[in-house]
Amino acid sequence: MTVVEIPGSKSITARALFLAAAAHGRSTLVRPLASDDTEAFVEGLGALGYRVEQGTSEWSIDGAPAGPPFELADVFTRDGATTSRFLPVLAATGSGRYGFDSSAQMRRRPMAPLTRALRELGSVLEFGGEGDHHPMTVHATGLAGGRVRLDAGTSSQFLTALLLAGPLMRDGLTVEVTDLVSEPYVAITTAMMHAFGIDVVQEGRTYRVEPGTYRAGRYEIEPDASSASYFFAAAALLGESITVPGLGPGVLQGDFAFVDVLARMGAHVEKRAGSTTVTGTGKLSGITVNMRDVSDTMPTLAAIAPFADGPTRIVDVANTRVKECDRLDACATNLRAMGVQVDTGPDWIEIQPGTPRPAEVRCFGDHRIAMAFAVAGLRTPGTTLDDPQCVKKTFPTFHTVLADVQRSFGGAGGQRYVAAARR
Ligand SMILES: O=C(O)C1=C[C@@H](OP(=O)(O)O)[C@@H](O)[C@H](O)C1
Ligand SMILES: C=C(OP(=O)(O)O)C(=O)O
Repeated sequence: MTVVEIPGSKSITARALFLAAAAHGRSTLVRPLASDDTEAFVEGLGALGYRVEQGTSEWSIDGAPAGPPFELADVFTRDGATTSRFLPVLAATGSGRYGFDSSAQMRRRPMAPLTRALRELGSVLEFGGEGDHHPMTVHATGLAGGRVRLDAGTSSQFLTALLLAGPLMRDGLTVEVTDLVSEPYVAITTAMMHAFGIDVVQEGRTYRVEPGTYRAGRYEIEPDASSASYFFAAAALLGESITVPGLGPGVLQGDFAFVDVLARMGAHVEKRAGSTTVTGTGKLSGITVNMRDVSDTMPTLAAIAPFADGPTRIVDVANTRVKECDRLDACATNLRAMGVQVDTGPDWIEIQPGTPRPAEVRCFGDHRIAMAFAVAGLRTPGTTLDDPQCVKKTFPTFHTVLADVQRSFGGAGGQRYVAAARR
């Protein structure tokens, strides 16, 4: 049995940084994720005037409940959608002029439902590019708050961003949500707001937050369940056993449910308080699965699907087309390059069983495509990635950890892991 330590959750780290910045007093985050996305968040907070001290396993933040300490800032949010969507809303609660820009990849990703709501709540926004995208400037005079309708059908992050800032709005916030994807991420948000002293009242699709002040504190961050999916999948694929400490029943992250998908395919899954073990049984069945709630793990499943004994159909994942890349097309392109038969539709992908051959995987600058196909590469020695370093967005040490895991399997799955070696 191999034990794999997974770095902290990106989603929890981003929320904890926001909550700590908005709280009264000094907070400490325990085992935060250090990666490109979360460094961008920290850098953004620094540009806005918050003080963040980064140790190796703990970060401390001095909160400022009245909005950003600086009145003038330019923030570059890189590729991270959490940073790009959460920080402009935090900035809008203050008073000043705050410019936001991001990478070419992030500039393309949707923002409009969020910026529309922000305007309705009292913010003046100016856009430098095409439509409601980065680059944008927030002319902040505090947010009046009130009631808004929100379409979160392309991203739950719009709702999370507004809820996090809700208590800082003069009249508090009521959001009527017309559509919602990735719902478990909203549960992470409300659970963490509660931990920082603010309750969200939910009635059906309406969320209400009263004005208030977050309470600073010490917050422990779970290992990242989406990052763990690659190692659980590797165990299922290779007939090995992998234990991830820190993930078990009761965790905040919805993506932990990926282990249930593997169980449906035939893997043995043992969940204990504080750790989970997945053991491959040599049998991998094709399944039909709705991944609307856990869509960051769609590429993980797509990449191992051809090794199953029947077709795998993943449905209701339209919003994976507006992530770091169009993930349905990226998965189909790479699987076809490996000789696998694949069909896609607007919100689904169907993968036929086959005998994949090694190929050079096109990552499209997307960490999840790189990591998912690195796992498939364990069964197709000779597989390479065109951009192995893009994993730094959420998991900078991924290739080292995967190589160590393969070594611990004693060569199971063929030759030593080489996916990262090409460039
Ligand atoms: O709130 C969050 O931390 C996230 C929400 C999800 O995005 P969408 O709501 O856009 O699907 C997820 O894909 C992303 O990696 C992180
Ligand atoms: C979609 C992702 O990230 P984000 O939307 O936070 O950029 C992801 O990590 O898979």
